[in-house]
Amino acid sequence: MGDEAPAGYRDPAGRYGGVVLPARPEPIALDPAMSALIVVDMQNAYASAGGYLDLAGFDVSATGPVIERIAQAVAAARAAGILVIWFQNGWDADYVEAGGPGSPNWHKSNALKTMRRRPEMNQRLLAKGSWDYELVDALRPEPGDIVLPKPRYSGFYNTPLDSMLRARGIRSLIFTGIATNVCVESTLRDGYHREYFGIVLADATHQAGPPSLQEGALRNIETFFGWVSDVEALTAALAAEPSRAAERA
Ligand SMILES: NC(=O)N/C=C\C(=O)O
Repeated sequence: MGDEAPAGYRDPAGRYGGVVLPARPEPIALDPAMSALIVVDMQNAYASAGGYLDLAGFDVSATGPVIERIAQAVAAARAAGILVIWFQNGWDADYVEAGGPGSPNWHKSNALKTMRRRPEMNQRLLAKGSWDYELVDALRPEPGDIVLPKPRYSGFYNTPLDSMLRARGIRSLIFTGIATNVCVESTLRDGYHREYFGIVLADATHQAGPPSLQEGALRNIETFFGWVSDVEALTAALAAEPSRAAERA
């Protein structure tokens, strides 16, 4: 069955977005007015020396260039009229939102496990109001952006994300942030199951764990859940076709 039109959301009349983004496994069309750039958990906890991941033994030494590229993606998205949504992962300072031993989060969260091993860290890791929980200094939300707290890996659980996107007619989600193989992939996967077109900007993400997990997450997304592109491709595509009307397929 031949179909020369790019992948991506098409409206009931078969029209697709005017921006065609080079991506793997194929180009994907999007409409800036029906898209959101999702910045996942760019907090000191995940991106800064002395933050939770660093203290838990994960390598965060290469996050600097990722932060720079996220800033580029955010600027390009805003210039094209794409909504920017920021997530912050964490819980109240008493960790009630983290769940006790009856939650798998209590058993799997490396932040909670680190604090059980090192009680002096208690109420410092991923606690709302802490330095660890704050977004890195180099990335600042602006008026018109949306900032959402989330208590689990996926941005679709225990948050208003889905209703916020549906209320705005958004169908394409462009992902950046940390960690590629945990909260980025979890949120993109859950978006897939809610009929959102997920695109990850590979060079604007960083994994938690060895580099092989970055490769594995991107391969997983490309093969089963979405598309993989990069900041330069997004910036160029948005600059080239910022407002081309939706085309009939
Ligand atoms: N933001 C994330 O991907 N977080 C990964 C692990 C954790 O929050 O413990």
